[in-house]
Amino acid sequence: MEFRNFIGGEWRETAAASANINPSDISDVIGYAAESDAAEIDHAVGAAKAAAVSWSASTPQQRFDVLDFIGSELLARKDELGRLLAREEGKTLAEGIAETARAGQIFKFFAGEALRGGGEAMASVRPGVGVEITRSPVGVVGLITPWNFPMAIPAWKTAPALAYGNAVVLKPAELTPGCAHALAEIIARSGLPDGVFNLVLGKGKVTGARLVEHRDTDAISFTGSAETGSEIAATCGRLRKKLQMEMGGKNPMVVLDDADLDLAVEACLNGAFYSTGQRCTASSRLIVAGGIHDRFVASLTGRIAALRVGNALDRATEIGPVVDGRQLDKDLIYLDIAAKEGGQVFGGQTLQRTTNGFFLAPALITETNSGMRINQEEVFGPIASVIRVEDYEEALQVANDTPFGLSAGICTGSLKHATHFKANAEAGMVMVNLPTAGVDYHVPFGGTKGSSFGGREQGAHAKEFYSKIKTSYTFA
Ligand SMILES: NC(=O)C1=CN([C@@H]2O[C@H](COP(=O)(O)OP(=O)(O)OC[C@H]3O[C@@H](n4cnc5c(N)ncnc54)[C@H](OP(=O)(O)O)[C@@H]3O)[C@@H](O)[C@H]2O)C=CC1
Ligand SMILES: O=C(O)CCC(=O)C(=O)O
Repeated sequence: MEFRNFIGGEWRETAAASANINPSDISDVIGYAAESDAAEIDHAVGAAKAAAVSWSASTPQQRFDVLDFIGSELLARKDELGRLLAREEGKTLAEGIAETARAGQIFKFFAGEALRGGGEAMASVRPGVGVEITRSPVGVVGLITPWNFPMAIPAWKTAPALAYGNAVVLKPAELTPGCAHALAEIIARSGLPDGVFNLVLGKGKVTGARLVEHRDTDAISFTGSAETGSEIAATCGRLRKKLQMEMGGKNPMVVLDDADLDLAVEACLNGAFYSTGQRCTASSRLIVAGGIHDRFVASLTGRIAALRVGNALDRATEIGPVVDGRQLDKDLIYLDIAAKEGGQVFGGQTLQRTTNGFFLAPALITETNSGMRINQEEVFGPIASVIRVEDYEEALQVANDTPFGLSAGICTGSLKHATHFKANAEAGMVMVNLPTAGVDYHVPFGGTKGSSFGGREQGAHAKEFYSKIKTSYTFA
């Protein structure tokens, strides 16, 4: 299978290509992906710019029809495309199918948003003058996406961009070109005019960087690491370019003494380890009150030991592989750091399976404190640590002791503590008696502090980034 660029309505090959490897079985080459140079980005941005004006004038019905078509096809093909996702990213089959369905629902949601559009009209403070507040597209939007949600994140950036009338250049992660290619293939048949959506595959440092610095991209939406985000922010700041970023997390899950133990254990198991812990919303810090701590750790380690780690395409698998060798090395380095800092590591061994992949046993690190590196730096693997605290007040203080602020959870039977936590957790998303990861597709997604920058993604609030406001005064 060849994964090519899609520019100006044409599929294009490049001179170089890179192998797309299945992390569950490194002998399985899924295909070869275009390895683009900066000139491909220039070509794509040119095509987007040429198409942007007419798409900005498209009717709500045209936008609805395109987005609804894409959403319907993703939903109809969720099993097939979910399998591709599991094969190239390592998420389990069930998770791959659910993510593909979520991408379809996102397109359907923004099809509706295209119809809702809207603006405001109000009287001026001056007699005889009317004021209108209208929205128009931003123009050409560059989308840079990570490997961990290779279908849903391109969907939740592309769908609002098109719904609010923008032209798009998508640069997906090098590790997961197949999902982006499949999405582009559907978009190519959706009735969207040529050039409005363009796909460029290749290395981020070449293609992503070019997309950010290109003078004809009007806005950039990025999801990925804090390091790359900082580079992008510096360039966009220099060029005064509109920017939205979603970066890492070090998400706390507080478990109070009055929590339902089974519910808390399941929420932590899901939040910390599902999707191999490779979610920016993963519960990587479990902050547990002293009265429940030992029972919680005993129950959670029992559940962890029983998790079936293996080939993502095997229906019995609960935890798939780590995405690649580089991420596996990073996970192992952090387990070593945590042990040297005095943490007790349960699990965390590399595992041999019949298929040769990047398998890591989920790990729980106990006896940690908030200052340790394992509790301050994002790892992005099936690894969580436990911090023992005295009471709710200490739990809240520890929960907020992080440079990140994406998602935060609490397991408690106390309405008083849940209400206080919702108000005072320094996070963009707060979960009560639910895992920190796994969000709805129709409401805002994003964080505070070092996790996010520049406006929320998803839900109707996405319009703040993907459109610009004009205020018009009329004296008649
Ligand atoms: N918040 C989140 O959802 C995610 C966080 N991460 C964190 O990042 C760590 C490293 O993962 P990694 O995949 O390297 O993350 P990156 O931030 O490097 O990658 C995210 C996206 O940015 C692109 N990119 C890379 N360098 C540049 C650049 N200089 N300019 C513009 N775009 C660029 C990448 O392309 P390419 O793939 O070709 O390099 C990819 O499309 C993980 O261990 C995890 O901690 C990772 C993924 C998602
Ligand atoms: O938790 C989720 O549902 C979404 C997580 C996410 O967007 C991410 O990890 O990048």
